[in-house]
Amino acid sequence: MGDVSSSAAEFRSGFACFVGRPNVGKSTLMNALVGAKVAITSSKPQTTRRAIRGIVNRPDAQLVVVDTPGLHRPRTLLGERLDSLVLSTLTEVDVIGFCMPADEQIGKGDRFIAEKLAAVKKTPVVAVVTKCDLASREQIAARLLDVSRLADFAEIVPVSAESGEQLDVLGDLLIERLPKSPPLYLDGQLTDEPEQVLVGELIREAALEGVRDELPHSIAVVVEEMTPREGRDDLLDVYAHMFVERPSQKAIVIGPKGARLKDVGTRARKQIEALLGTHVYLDLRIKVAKDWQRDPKQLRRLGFYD
Ligand SMILES: Nc1nc2c(ncn2[C@@H]2O[C@H](COP(=O)(O)OP(=O)(O)OP(=O)(O)O)[C@@H](O)[C@H]2O)c(=O)[nH]1
Repeated sequence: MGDVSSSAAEFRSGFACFVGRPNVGKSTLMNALVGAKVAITSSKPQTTRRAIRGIVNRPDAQLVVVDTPGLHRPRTLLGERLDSLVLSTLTEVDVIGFCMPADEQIGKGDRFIAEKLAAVKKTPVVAVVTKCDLASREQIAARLLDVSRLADFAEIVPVSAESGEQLDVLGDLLIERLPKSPPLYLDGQLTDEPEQVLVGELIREAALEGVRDELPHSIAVVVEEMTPREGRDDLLDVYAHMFVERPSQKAIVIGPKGARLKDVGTRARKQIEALLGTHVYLDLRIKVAKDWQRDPKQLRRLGFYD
């Protein structure tokens, strides 16, 4: 345990967030740092729609990681709300990790974000070159050089969430920039998102698998109710609605004779059971909310506030 009084004086706690283009590996990185699955990941861009927090607990520090949606030029009302969510998050954290993948060139999207970050002057920015397991040493070296030319970063660090390489270094660099403070959350707590939100995200993740084109962006999930089954302490009833924007999308999600929906439900249920450590009965219904991404009232109902 060590000397509690002197170590308490050195303890650091605070917030970090990762920004970057969609699909650069922000959620995967957060999960790898936290060591548990708290944000959903998928190969579809814009999987993340909420600022989900993961908490890294160490003997000397507590790092609360806020996950943000990919920052990009807004095209829909949903896009605009997501971007304002990201920008307000940036001013509230102690350190920002700006993620750029090692296996792709620096592009317009990265420059757009670098400009936005330059406006958030007070918060230090650590540039994180992600997915290094997918790039050669030469590629990584070239990318580090490109990144150093992009802006004046506090640090530049190459990592791989997949192999775990350099994650400890990244953790140290972020923690160095947190204020001295006692822990903000109870030890052992991994996330402060309500369970219902995490469960909704797991269902959405299951539904995203295998769908294409614009459909991924049209899917939203709201968990209406989670209650223990009467007389059973090992079974939880979960009632959820999945929203799509058009009847044609509903047909795709349900699949021939309901086969696809059944499969989504089974996969989601297994993930929820793993998360909550209990048996789960999942009642999942599909509803059409016409063009919800562009309708302020529906956005609010689905939990995307302005
Ligand atoms: N090989 C490899 N793949 C990775 C790594 N990190 C992320 N990926 C993959 O990259 C894809 C996108 O990862 P996400 O973590 O969902 O990306 P994101 O930046 O959070 O995406 P948005 O939520 O859309 O903003 C997924 O298929 C991941 O499995 C990594 O270190 N190595």
